[in-house]
Amino acid sequence: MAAAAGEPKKIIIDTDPGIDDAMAIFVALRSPEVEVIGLTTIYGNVYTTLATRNALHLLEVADRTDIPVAEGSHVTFTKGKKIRVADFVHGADGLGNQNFPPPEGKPIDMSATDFLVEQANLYPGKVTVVALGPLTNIALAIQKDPSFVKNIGQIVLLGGAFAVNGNVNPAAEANIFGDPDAADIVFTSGADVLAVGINVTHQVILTDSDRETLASSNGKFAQYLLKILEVYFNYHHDAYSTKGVYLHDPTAMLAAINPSLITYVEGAVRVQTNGITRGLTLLYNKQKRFAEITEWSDQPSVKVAVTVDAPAVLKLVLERLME
Ligand SMILES: O=c1[nH]cnc2c1ncn2[C@@H]1O[C@H](CO)[C@@H](O)[C@H]1O
Repeated sequence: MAAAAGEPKKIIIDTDPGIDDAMAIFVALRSPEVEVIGLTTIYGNVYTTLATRNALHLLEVADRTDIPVAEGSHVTFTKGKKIRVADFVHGADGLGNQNFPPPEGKPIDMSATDFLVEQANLYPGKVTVVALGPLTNIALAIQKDPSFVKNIGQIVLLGGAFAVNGNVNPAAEANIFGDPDAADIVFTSGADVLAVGINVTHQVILTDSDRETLASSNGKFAQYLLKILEVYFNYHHDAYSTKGVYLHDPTAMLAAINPSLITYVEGAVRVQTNGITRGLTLLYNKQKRFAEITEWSDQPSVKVAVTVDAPAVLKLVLERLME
């Protein structure tokens, strides 16, 4: 609980809401250890325009329209326009096909990239980016401002499938697959990066009985999430033999909020950017000193989560959403 003392950690949530994004955003808003200073949007679970609309909507649900939303990129780092969205996971509206009314608010008149660069410069070393979608906006910030990697405190990202199968295909996890070029830039940038991959988040499952626990709360977040979770549960019942849903984004969020919930190893991570293993993340643990100079030599180390206290994460998610 060290984080509870002193000033809350400033976080920017880069997000593609998304049902598990909605949970993660609400968990963050209910966490005294952090202060959410902005949301930036990206494609992934939905297209960027809808991600922005959903981000504004979620802040209105939470009565937190004081938090700015900056719209992110509509194309990949290499300007690719062929975006794959996961409407079969989250519903066509990204939020469980609930047909919520459009938000009243508007995004700020600044791109996600410019907002990230601005905030990192304003509070050097003090801002954590919690990246819950493809890493395009973060890679663009790194490209735009070479001092971004030094000024940003930490980048905690939900992405990768380290030594396990992916969820888009056996090689790739969805967020890395969404923009592998951007991911490789982030991993090799030298920034303080913590990657929470599906090797870890697949251990954190909200079961049907946990959903009933959530239903016993009259809290507004619990009641809202129960509505949108239906579609997410249906997808998991079809796609996996797990009895519940994976809490990808809330786990990454809680790893940022309370690092003691996970353990990690350090090494260089590279991303395959083409071919049948496009989106594959590979960790080099630096145990062997290879004689040959390659694309792996002298790459900076990042942190890759390897274990998680799943019961503690689940307990915190439920506690904070049921308040
Ligand atoms: O099969 C899938 N395809 C695309 N996205 C998925 C799939 N399963 C889950 N997610 C979404 O991708 C992120 C974690 O990789 C999460 O946002 C999750 O909701």
